[in-house]
Amino acid sequence: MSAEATSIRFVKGHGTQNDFLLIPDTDATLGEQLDEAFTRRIADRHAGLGADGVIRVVPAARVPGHEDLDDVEWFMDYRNADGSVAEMCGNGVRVMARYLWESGLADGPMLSIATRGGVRTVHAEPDGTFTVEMGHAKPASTRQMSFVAVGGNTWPATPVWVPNPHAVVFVDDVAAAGLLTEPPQVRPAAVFPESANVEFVVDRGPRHIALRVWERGVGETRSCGTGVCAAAWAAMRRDGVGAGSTYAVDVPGGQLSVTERPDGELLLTGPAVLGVRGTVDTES
Ligand SMILES: N[C@@H](CCC[C@H](N)C(=O)O)C(=O)O
Repeated sequence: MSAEATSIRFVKGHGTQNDFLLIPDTDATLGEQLDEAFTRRIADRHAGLGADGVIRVVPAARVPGHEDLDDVEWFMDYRNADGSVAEMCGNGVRVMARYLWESGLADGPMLSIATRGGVRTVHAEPDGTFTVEMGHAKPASTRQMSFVAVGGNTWPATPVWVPNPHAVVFVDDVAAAGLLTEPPQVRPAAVFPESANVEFVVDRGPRHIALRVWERGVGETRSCGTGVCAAAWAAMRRDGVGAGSTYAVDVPGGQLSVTERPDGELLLTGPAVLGVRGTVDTES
C-alpha cells in the first residue's frame, strides 16, 4: 500500500442477489476517493471484490442539497458497477436500512433514507422482509412509440421512471432476449435521454410475473428493485387492475412483491441480506 492509500471498511450485502458493497462514510470524508475509477475497481468480479453497485452510506447533512431534510439522517450515494451515478436502488435501499439498524446507526422499525431520486422510507416487516415506499411511477411525457432491440429482434416497450429510467418489454419467453452479452438498444433517444434499464417480462399466472433485467451501468443482473416496480406497474396498466393490487415478481435471484397503494405509491417488499465484511485499500 502506498503512503497515500487508506484502508476503507466495506460490508457486502444483497437483495434477491442484486449485490452491493456498502461503504460506511459516517464522517463524510470519503466522497472524493470513492470516485468512478475506485468504484469500477472494487465492483469488478475478477480483479476486485465484485458487486452490481456500490453504496456510500453518508450523513445527509453532509451532502449538498440534502442538508435540511426533516427526520432523514442518512443519504444513499449510489454508483453502478461501471462507476456511473444512479438515482437510487430499490434492492440496495433495503440492504442499507438493514445495515444502519444492525450497526446501531439508526432505530427501527421504520427509516427514511435520502437518495438522488428522493426520500425513501423502509419498514422492517414482522416476517423479516422489508418494504420500501418507492414513490409514484412516472410514464413518458410523450406518446412517441418506444422500442427495445437486441440482435435482430425489436419489441415495443413501455417507458417508465421509478425514478430511474426503465423500458419494460412483455415477451412470451424470457429466453427470447438471448444471451444479452451487449446492452439492449432503447429507442428513440428522445424518450430515453439517459439510456434505461430494460426488463423482459413474462406472465406466470394471475398477478404473477417473472423477468430478466439488464441494468444500465452493470449488465444482466439477478434482480433490480426499481425494475421490478416498473414491470409490475406496466403489468397492472396492461391488465387494467385498480390501485390496491399486489403482484408477485420472480427474478433470477428470488421473489419480490409490488403493491400499488390507492394513492399511487408503489410498495416494494423483499429480503435484505448482509454478508462478508472487510477492508479495501483506496489504491491497488
Ligand atoms: N439495482 C437497482 C438499480 C440500480 C441503478 C440502475 N442500474 C440505474 O442505472 O438506474 C435497483 O434495485 O433498483
